[in-house]
Amino acid sequence: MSSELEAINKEFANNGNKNPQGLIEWALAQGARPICTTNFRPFEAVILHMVSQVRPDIPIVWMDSGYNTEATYQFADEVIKQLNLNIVSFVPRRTRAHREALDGPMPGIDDPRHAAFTQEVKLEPFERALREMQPDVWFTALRAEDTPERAKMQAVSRNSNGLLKVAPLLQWSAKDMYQYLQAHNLPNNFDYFDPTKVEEKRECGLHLQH
Ligand SMILES: Nc1ncnc2c1ncn2[C@@H]1O[C@H](COP(=O)(O)OS(=O)(=O)O)[C@@H](OP(=O)(O)O)[C@H]1O
Repeated sequence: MSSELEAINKEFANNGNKNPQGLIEWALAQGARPICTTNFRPFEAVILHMVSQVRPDIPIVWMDSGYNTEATYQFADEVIKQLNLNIVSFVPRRTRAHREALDGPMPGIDDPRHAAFTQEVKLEPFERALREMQPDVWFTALRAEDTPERAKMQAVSRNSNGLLKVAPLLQWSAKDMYQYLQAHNLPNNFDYFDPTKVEEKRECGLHLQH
């Protein structure tokens, strides 16, 4: 990691955790094609509100696998309308009906077909999004509390392709997230299921690979 990013991370860890908006503003000044990804999991309205407050037209990239719960689709619709998001959806190359007619129902995580399934419904659409959008700054709502891997992450890093990855909420607790939602009158939804992860603390590879 460059010494500039190390300094930013140090400053953010020491002073900035309570000011993720400051980190968002700094990161936006570092590039010309920022994106924010979302899967509309619980608490996602926080990052979507924060980034769109600073940059109203920032592209919000959603890989809609086709396997979200009804509540997640309703939540997505509500947040997109309330925040007037510039949503850019990427869907798998085959529809869910097409896949299931040929391959059967969604494979579980112990099924040898699960890796190919994950590649088809989530990773390939994300690779396509990266190719088409060529982002230089990537915001997520990753939090240290999510998994042991994320607990070791830094808020800002650069991947091997030069993409600046920014997790402004890295040190936020669920309580911080809840209070932000309340303060800004934002919706939330806990009826969420990701068929590529199945278990909440499992990493399916999207952010680890990129
Ligand atoms: N389907 C879909 N569409 C758009 N963006 C997505 C999608 N899945 C994952 N992400 C983004 O990757 C961040 C990590 O997500 P996950 O924990 O679900 O996946 S992974 O284990 O890293 O693959 C995740 O972090 P959060 O922003 O905290 O939700 C997203 O920014």
